[in-house]
Amino acid sequence: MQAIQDHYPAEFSHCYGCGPANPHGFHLKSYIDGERTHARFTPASMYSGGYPGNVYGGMLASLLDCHGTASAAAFAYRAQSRVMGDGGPPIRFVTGSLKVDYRRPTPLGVELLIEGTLCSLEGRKAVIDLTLSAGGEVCVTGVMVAVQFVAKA
Ligand SMILES: CCCCCCCCCCCC(=O)SCCNC(=O)CCNC(=O)[C@H](O)C(C)(C)COP(=O)(O)OP(=O)(O)OC[C@H]1O[C@@H](n2cnc3c(N)ncnc32)[C@H](O)[C@@H]1OP(=O)(O)O
Repeated sequence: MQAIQDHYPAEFSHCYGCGPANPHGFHLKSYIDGERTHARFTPASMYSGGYPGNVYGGMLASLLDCHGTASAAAFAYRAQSRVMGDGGPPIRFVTGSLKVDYRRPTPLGVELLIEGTLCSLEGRKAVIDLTLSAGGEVCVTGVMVAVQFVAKA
């Protein structure tokens, strides 16, 4: 199954968090399944935060960042009854704002599940609710305002 990010045009596939063409990045892969999007990621020990054995908050925010924009794109395609990679103009979103709530420490060495749901989609603006869980426990929640990218002439 192809990830949402696998459909990013080559010139936009260098994102540090999710760009398939960035050799140094995280290569986050997001998928849409029904009303929810999901991605899985296990941070290496180098992403330790201040608490021993727990993940650095900036890393967690970046996972929500990339998953949120991918989710917005996937929900927008669906709203337009389009399929990614259909040959039409690509629909891509960038982060306008991202609010992150760290609800409990996130353990290192555990596969993290990042999920997104669509809260609203109006004009160029999508609001995405995000959660990040470890071992079935929600550690981080977030709300993203994603704005559809329009190339300036
Ligand atoms: C092909 C590409 C692939 C791109 C593929 C990329 C995929 C990887 C992305 C990874 C995630 C990132 O790291 S993205 C990188 C971090 N983010 C950025 O660098 C974005 C920097 N900011 C910008 O470029 C700009 O401010 C934009 C694009 C967000 C908005 O500018 P604009 O295009 O002039 O649009 P503007 O008229 O201001 O806003 C449009 C609508 O969005 C709302 N809006 C705008 N910003 C915000 C905001 N912060 N919070 C709430 N709402 C906002 C406005 O009120 C308006 O709503 P209404 O009046 O219509 O209701």
